[in-house]
Amino acid sequence: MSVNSVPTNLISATIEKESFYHGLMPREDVRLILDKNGQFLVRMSEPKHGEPRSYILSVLYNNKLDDFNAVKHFVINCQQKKYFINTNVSFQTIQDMIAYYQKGNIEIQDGCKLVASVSRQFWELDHEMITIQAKLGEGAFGEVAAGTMNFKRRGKTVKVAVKQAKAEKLDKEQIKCFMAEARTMRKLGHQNVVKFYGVAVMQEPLYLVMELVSNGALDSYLKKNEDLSMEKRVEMLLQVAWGLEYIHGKPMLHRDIAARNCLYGDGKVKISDFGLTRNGTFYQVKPNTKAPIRWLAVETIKTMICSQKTDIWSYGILCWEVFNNGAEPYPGMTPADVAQQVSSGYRMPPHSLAPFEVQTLTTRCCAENPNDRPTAPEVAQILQRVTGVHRPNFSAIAKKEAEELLLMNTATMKNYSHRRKGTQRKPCVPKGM
Ligand SMILES: Nc1ncnc2c1ncn2[C@@H]1O[C@H](COP(=O)(O)OP(=O)(O)OP(=O)(O)O)[C@@H](O)[C@H]1O
Repeated sequence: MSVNSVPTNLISATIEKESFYHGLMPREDVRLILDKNGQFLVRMSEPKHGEPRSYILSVLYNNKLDDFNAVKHFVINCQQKKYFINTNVSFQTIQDMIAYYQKGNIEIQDGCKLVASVSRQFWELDHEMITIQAKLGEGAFGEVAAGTMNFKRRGKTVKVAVKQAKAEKLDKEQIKCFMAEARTMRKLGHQNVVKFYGVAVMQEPLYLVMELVSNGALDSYLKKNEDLSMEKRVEMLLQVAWGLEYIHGKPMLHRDIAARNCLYGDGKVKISDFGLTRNGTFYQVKPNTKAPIRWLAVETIKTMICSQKTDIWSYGILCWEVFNNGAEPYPGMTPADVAQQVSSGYRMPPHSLAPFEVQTLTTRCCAENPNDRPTAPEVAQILQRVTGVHRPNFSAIAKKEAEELLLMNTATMKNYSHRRKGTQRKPCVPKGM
């Protein structure tokens, strides 16, 4: 947190050094990392419009079957440089307060007690690990920049892309969206999905850190490389199909498949931009939500319903983009024209130079009836056959990458040593992966 943005009566100079302090982590993430009754952490509340921030003590209490409400969030008050939750007893520091309740086995409220603190997870990065370099683009939350991340443990440096969010410029809802995107990315590991390294939420701006994909957004790459062969284009589509097959297998809906949301580098296309992604296989969009009309399936335009088959429709539009050098779909039409034309049955014709099977596939992806559209595995199978490209062992590749990442990350190892004092350090995949 930038010190200026925290109410001056509340600044705790030492709390950031504590492994149980998790910065601006929202309550949705807290629920995922506390799993035993009495486990706790301290965090900073996101500001609601105009409200001051405060430290929060979050404790898992009376947990039954992953009940979201099982976490109690106690506001840590501060008056005259003394911290307190209950007015009858106050402390010089938050650490003193925690020691009082934990070591004394004293109930905070309604039977809630502190048993064990939970340290920062391996995906909670330190800002010091990251060096920001050139600007890559502008995102919904702020700038996206290229940079490097230094894993202290192995001295290894990797190139990264960093989405930055200035919490003082964002409202509570936007911070929630930023962290929700990170939460989604944490669950994914596939060669055709952009790799997630973690979030840095101890200071502002908040960072979402992912691998740097060398050629950037696929739409720009296609615009700059009009001489790409048809074979190469079909191979790119196969890679997106592999990524989408993986996402649907979770199961999740991406809800924003488009060339602008794919990245291209080192011969691989990677699906990116998980801001609209939802868990499950079905999602009803709330009324008056902004939507990428040119990529929307006919039933989404009419009823705002999203399913795996609406992702497949968007994939069909992506096929059009890939064969048309990243041009904007439905050229010459306004978004209102697109909605009206698509609802009346109009479809863009597939590119005449694309292989015949791919033309048929593209048409099927945008079939009126969602049941007539192929599934992502079916798309992948067809394109594997057309290209003759063999299917890699995705889970073995992802497992190896996840293990390498865990070994490199200092924060992770700090966590293990904290939790497994006196025992041999062994990497394992923590919760939330
Ligand atoms: N991992 C990455 N590697 C290389 N370039 C990237 C990466 N992520 C993003 N970029 C670049 O930054 C630009 C903006 O990123 P992005 O579109 O993901 O931001 P965003 O916040 O998701 O925006 P929006 O939600 O409005 O699409 C992209 O168009 C791309 O050029």
